[in-house]
Amino acid sequence: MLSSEDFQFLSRSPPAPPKKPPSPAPPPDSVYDLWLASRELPAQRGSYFVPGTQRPLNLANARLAYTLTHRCTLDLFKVLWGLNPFRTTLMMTLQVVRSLFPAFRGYSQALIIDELQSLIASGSFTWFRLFCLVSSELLRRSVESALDSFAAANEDVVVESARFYIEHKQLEHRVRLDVPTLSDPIVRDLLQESDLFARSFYGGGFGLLSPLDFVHIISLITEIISHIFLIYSLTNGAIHLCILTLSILSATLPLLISRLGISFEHPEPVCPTQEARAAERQERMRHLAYSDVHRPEVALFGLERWILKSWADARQMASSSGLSSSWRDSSVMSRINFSEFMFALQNIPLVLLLQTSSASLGSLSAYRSSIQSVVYAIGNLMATSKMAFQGLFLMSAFCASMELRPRLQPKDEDAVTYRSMPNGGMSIVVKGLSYTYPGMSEPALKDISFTLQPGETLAIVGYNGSGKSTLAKILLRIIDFEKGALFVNGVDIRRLNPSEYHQHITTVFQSFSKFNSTVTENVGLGYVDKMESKPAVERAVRLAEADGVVSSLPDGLRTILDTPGFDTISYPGGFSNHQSPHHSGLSGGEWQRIALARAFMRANEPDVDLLVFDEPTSSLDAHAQKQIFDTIQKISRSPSGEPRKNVIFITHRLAIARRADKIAMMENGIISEFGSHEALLQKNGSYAALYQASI
Ligand SMILES: Nc1ncnc2c1ncn2[C@@H]1O[C@H](COP(=O)(O)OP(=O)(O)OP(=O)(O)O)[C@@H](O)[C@H]1O
Repeated sequence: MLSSEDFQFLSRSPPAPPKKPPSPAPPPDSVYDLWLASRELPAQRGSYFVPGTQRPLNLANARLAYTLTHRCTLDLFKVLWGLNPFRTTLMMTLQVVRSLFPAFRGYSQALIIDELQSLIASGSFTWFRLFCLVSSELLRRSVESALDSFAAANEDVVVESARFYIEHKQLEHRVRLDVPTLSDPIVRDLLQESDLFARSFYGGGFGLLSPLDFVHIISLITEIISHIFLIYSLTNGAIHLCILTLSILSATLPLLISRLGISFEHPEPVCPTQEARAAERQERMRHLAYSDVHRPEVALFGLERWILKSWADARQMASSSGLSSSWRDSSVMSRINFSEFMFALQNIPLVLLLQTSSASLGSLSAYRSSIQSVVYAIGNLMATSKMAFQGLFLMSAFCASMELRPRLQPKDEDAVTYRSMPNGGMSIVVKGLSYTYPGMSEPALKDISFTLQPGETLAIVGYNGSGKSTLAKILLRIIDFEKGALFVNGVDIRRLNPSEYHQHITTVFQSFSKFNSTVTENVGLGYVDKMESKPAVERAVRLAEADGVVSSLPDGLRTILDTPGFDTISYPGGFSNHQSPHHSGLSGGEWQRIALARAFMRANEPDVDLLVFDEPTSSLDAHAQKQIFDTIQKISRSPSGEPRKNVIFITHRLAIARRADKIAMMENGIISEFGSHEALLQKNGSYAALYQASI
């Protein structure tokens, strides 16, 4: 039977190394090839680093990085730049201007100190003059802080829009990918690295990797050049021991302050409720988009656009409240860095020391701070360049993932549109169909052939593991097949666009998805277009005999249904809120009714030609089962009783199976018997034996 495990993917173990000695690799061509080449273990073709592993810095990878920069990085930067050209240009300019600050700061302090030195030497020192000089220094620092604060706020806006773009693009592509594409271990690695790239926009979480690393490199180089220039202009030899001691002391002062627990950090802003809700909703949508368990239902019910829209709406809500608070927090006063003031005050002992010194203290001080800054900036540049180098490969994973094409998607030149039959229903012709799960040696289906006329009902019965659910998945176009052919309304199913085909189907999987959301959404997801329509949801709930369940819930249709194993993706800021008072759990049978209601949301739509149910009533009592099948039968017929939709159901209850027009008895991946209940009983074969055993 269909189960969530069916859609779990193969373990991501790297493919085994080839037996033959490796032949020289052809030069990688696409961004995907380049990305893959960067992951290859040295001297082991076909074996790969695990996703997220840092690429060794060698000539081959440097070449790949260079090519990738041409192939995708520059284009991506161009797109990101285009999102906010003015702010991005401003951000770059401010980065460069701010990188000149440290050198300018050293120079300005040197000037002040030298002036004081000459005032003292000439005997015209006054405390008022000292006050004026220190005040002018403080003013300069305040202007610097204000610019820093403005630059930080501007940077937040630029990063936020880039982050939105990247995440939206990623979600957009992810929801389109089908089960066969996602089953490929290399594709899964690619998506994982692309995900790391998207997460890097939250900053700091992955070895401090950030997309701003590329910008920082430019500003660090500018900073180093400006310091070197200053050092060069100051070099005159002498270094005073006391100044050195005081410098060491002044450098350790901020450390001592932090040791003593004196903090000037701003308190964490309180997360407003609306923002928290939006974040939670975003997290749910992400979970739906990324979860393998929900993938079949996402595909079948065409939830892609709805997921994207819900995520974007929630994102917008979270960003608007988040941004307003970020602008609030970025007010000039709140951003003034007190440790910078402490640093300015540390110059006073140097000035007092002037009385015992004949050297130019200003130049010594500037020399000292520039040396320190150059050493620090070079270290920083090396670390940042290393991160940017790794970032290039993660970025290429993102670019390559954007080019992935769902495997079930026909080529544009082969694609044909789904054509409905004149009186509804679906003609299904299966010829010699075989399928083996990836990595398995034994086929799950062998040479399956049967025909179903429009409006006919088929029951698939048989022993555990005989291939019933696999056959259903192929008919639903969730997975492909290797051999044979499948025609739907006379058209090869491989020429149909799966998302278009899915609009004509509704289903209940045996292990259907349980969404950690309201009853309305759990049911309404079956037909997103009508999710907002309360009467439509209520009608579906009634058809599934779930109205009793819903009325007993604390908040009716708005009750959030708890699901075990709702695993959030650990995005910074993402969390799930289980504190709502209107939460409730459901029993297995109650959940089954909700899943049936979901299928019934769209079952009645005229476009829907095929209803597929995999053990839809396994947890229901005999009375409820009969009622549900009566409803299914009613839906599949016109008001005058003419069959207008095909129904395929998998069941172990043969008393239910006998209601079908045709029965397929499956054993070991083959259809061993096919025909009506009466014909199969007359045959006195496996079906008859199974039927006798069940009554
Ligand atoms: N994802 C998978 N990967 C590998 N093998 C699988 C996978 N899913 C099913 N199989 C194998 O394919 C065969 C058919 O499985 P399928 O689920 O179609 O059987 P079924 O008739 O629906 O069984 P049941 O009545 O127990 O639900 C089984 O041998 C099973 O082990």
